[in-house]
Amino acid sequence: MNKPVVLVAEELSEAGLAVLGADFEVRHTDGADRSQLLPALAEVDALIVRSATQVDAEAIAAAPKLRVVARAGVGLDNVDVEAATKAGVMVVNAPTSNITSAAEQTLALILASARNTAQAHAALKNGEWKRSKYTGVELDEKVVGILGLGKIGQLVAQRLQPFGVELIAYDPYLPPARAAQMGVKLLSLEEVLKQADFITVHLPKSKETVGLIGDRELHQVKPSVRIINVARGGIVDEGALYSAIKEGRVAGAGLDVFSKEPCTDSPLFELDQVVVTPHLGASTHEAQEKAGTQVARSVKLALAGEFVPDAVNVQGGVVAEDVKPGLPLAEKLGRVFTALAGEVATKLDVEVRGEIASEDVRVIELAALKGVFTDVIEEQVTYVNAPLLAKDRGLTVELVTSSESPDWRNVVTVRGVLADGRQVSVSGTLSGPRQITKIVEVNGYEMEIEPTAHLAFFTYTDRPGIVGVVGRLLGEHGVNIASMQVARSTKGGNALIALTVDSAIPADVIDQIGSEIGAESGRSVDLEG
Ligand SMILES: NC(=O)C1=CN([C@@H]2O[C@H](COP(=O)(O)OP(=O)(O)OC[C@H]3O[C@@H](n4cnc5c(N)ncnc54)[C@H](O)[C@@H]3O)[C@@H](O)[C@H]2O)C=CC1
Ligand SMILES: O=C(O)C(=O)COP(=O)(O)O
Repeated sequence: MNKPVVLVAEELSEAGLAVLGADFEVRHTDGADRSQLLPALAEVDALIVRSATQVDAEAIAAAPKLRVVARAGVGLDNVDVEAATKAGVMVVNAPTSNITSAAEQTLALILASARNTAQAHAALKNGEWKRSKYTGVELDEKVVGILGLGKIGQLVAQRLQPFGVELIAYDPYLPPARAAQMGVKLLSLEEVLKQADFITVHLPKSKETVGLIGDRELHQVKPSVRIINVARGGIVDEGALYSAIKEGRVAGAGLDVFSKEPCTDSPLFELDQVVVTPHLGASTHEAQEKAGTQVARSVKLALAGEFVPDAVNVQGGVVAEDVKPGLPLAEKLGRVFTALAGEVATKLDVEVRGEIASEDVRVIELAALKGVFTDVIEEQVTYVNAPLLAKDRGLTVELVTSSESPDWRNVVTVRGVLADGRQVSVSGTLSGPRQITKIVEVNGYEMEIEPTAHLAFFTYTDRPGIVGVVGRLLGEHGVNIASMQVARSTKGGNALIALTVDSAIPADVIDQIGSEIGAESGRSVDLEG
């Protein structure tokens, strides 16, 4: 079998490549060069990028086999997540990999800007001993305004505390109490602009944040203010910043990022008050090792069809540890459901009962949906496109949760209504200390069977001799029975036989058994693969 192809479009750490190992064909290209990138995408299953590769709708369309785009870093402004989702392509990033490095780079630029370090360094190396020209300012007792008090903004706040600064921030999405715990006062953008001696930007680049600090805002700041941007170019308007510094309305700036990168020529570079670095926030050995290994692990999980905790376009939210074992269970139940139904249902309820119901279990619904479509859709069914497949096929899905579960600690049920009104249901649990997956109910009949590779279910009218007939016919066709259970509503009423067998039962054998026992339905379920 051909190995899945992983295209590495930007520099990835050796450690990341090592995690990918020998199970993949790893190819390299220069993602910043479209004429290399687009043809290279034709056969790839996974794409790994940093910030220089534009993964837009055109790139996604050029990659018909693509299943995952992995961003070895934080910012996803270079990835069209919406286009990826439509194509069933998972998008992952490495959300904590480089935040420490980005925060440290911010501190470096704040201090360099306050003390003219870079300019003095350049002058001295040029043979100029200039002391008064490079007189700076202290941080002590200054006000630092943080725009975006998220992961990096918070690390910056923590690191600034010992400098004796007053910390204020603008982040309308953060509860003020959370900011107060960190010793940061949340204010409006206008107040931050008015009060701050240093403004440091830690916002994602989005429609709302592009140009957030423009000409109007730079007319509201103190003339002594220094502006630091280690987030994304364009959040601070470069033209407006240039004019503000030129006109003495802003004292200086420290910039790691630019609206167009690479940027080797900018009017800002002419200003002595501006210190710049070429997007080095994440460029440390430590951050690159973490980013590389984290995305490599995510790529492996994604290509194995498993849940990926760092996926950003999967609707399941954060998955608690005690919910995780429920994912393969729910997926199996979804597959058994479709095999029992023999068609895609019109309405599906995914019920989660028991202790885990107190957690966010939306991902269990996704796993069940993925299972429901796995054996009926030609292309790869993923956590990303399973909800879209349901929508396209008019299947309405509902998640039902309850903390009550009288028989089992936790139980998941996939219950559906078919086009002709018939109902099908299957429930499962994870039992014992080894968390063995068990099916505990099928169409209202209680049972306990392990969903091994090959299963079969027959419904019929309870009467003597049926078990013998089923055993004889399977034996005649060389199918070995591993376990068999009989459940019935009442003596002589409706009954169900559930079997686990060692090899797939051919369809004609299912039919033959069905007709000899007068079965209402006979279904085989093959969970291999
Ligand atoms: N220079 C570099 O090498 C690096 C740059 N970055 C950039 O830093 C950004 C921030 O990273 P994290 O702190 O990890 O992200 P985060 O998501 O943890 O924090 C972002 C914060 O911004 C706030 N926010 C979002 N939209 C806003 C708006 N319109 N107005 C006000 N606040 C808003 C959010 O509430 C959140 O608290 C990334 O998006 C990335 O672009 C990240 C890593 C390295
Ligand atoms: O992670 C981020 O958001 C960064 O800006 C780092 O970008 P890079 O991986 O160094 O191209």
